[in-house]
Amino acid sequence: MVELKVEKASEIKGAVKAPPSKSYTHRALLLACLARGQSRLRDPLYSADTLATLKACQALGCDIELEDEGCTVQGTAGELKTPENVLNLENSGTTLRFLTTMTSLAPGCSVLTGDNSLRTRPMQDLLDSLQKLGVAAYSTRSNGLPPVVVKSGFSGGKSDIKGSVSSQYISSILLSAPYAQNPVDLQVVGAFKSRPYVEMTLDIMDKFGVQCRQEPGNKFHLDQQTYQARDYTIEGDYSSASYLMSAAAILGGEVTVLNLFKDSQQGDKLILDILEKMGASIKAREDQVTVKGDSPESKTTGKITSPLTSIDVNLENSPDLLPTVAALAAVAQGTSHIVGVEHARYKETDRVHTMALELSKLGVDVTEERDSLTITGGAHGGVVESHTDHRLVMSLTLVGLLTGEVRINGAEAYQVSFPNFPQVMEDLGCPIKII
Ligand SMILES: O=C(O)C1=C[C@@H](OP(=O)(O)O)[C@@H](O)[C@H](O)C1
Ligand SMILES: C=C(OP(=O)(O)O)C(=O)O
Repeated sequence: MVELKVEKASEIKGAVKAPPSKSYTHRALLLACLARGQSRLRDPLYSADTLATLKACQALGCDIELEDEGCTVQGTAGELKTPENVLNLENSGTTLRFLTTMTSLAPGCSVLTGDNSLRTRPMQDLLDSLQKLGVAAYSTRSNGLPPVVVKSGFSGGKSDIKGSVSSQYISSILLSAPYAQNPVDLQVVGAFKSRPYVEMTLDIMDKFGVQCRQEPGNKFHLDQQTYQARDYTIEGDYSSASYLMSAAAILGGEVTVLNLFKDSQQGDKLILDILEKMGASIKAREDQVTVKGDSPESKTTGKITSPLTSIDVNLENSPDLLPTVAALAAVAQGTSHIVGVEHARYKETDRVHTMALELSKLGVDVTEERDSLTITGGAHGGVVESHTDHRLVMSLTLVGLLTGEVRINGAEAYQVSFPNFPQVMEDLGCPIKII
């Protein structure tokens, strides 16, 4: 197990490129695999999660050639193969959910499983919705959790799906629906959380030549269509960039993050408003963002805060920002309320709980409720656990940069979404060491 040692940093400065978007990389790989013709994907993210998607596409018969700056994908036009083995999707919830519908397009049976964390990710709502569309998809356990078995066949028709646990269920059905035997009508019932991710799905489906009709009442209609191969460039990731921008806001100095687009569909763009409301200065240009923060006052004893002020924020559409915003709140002046985050309990870990637990080890006053965290700024150094959750590693690093003397056990998890995280942080002048 790797340990990350974080020392106190002074002002940081520099320009770095945001890693490519994890969400768009998963989607681009799947659509290039389902498309007719040869696609070229430029600047995809190669991280543990997206490699799980890439390997799953290969197991389904797709030819993918990796190159330095991207990859070439020979599309299958939806003619997939039966995987020779169980699909081990490791830690990637997105891959698990998206592949559950897609494997119904392959002949035979597919079995989808993953690591200890992935086998706790809820699936039942997706399985129920798929059964109404003529897909035989079951949990091998009695609790709706992976492993999941999917049999060949996707008739299509009408179905509904709960939108309160994961938008990935909705994206999963939409992405493969053009290849169902009949048109698909899907209605989202109840709360519709993480909605921007569905907009990202529709955005890239359109880029690969498939149109979905949205109707009032959260209804989606898809006719049978075939994806067309494309030359597609993956944009930068606002969730990963949130750690870089937050470091500048907490420590002072000026950081420019390149490859972040102003017109992006990513809901995690919300980090710009959050940092601005907390007191950082933000300049968003067409394809880059500059964040300036004031220097923290130097204190040598007790709990430490940055010049940032507290925030009240609803993260219903941006659950992946929960760890980042909790870390910002942990070093801000005053008490912050983060609401709308119950669905963050169904991620790699129950992040409402694991963030509360780990921040309290650093002396932070945190109150956990089902759907919210209340956090009063003021932290000190200490030893914390990642619970094998990449976003815990990167967000707890932020606290350590201000307090100094933070050690994070199980730090290798950052490789799930941001494989060069330590290097990029060091390039900006953050003293972190992998032990
Ligand atoms: O569709 C996607 O790419 C994602 C959707 C979100 O999940 P939920 O819809 O389960 O909130 C997000 O947390 C995840 O990291 C990526
Ligand atoms: C929840 C996440 O990803 P996934 O659902 O793909 O595991 C994440 O990246 O924070």
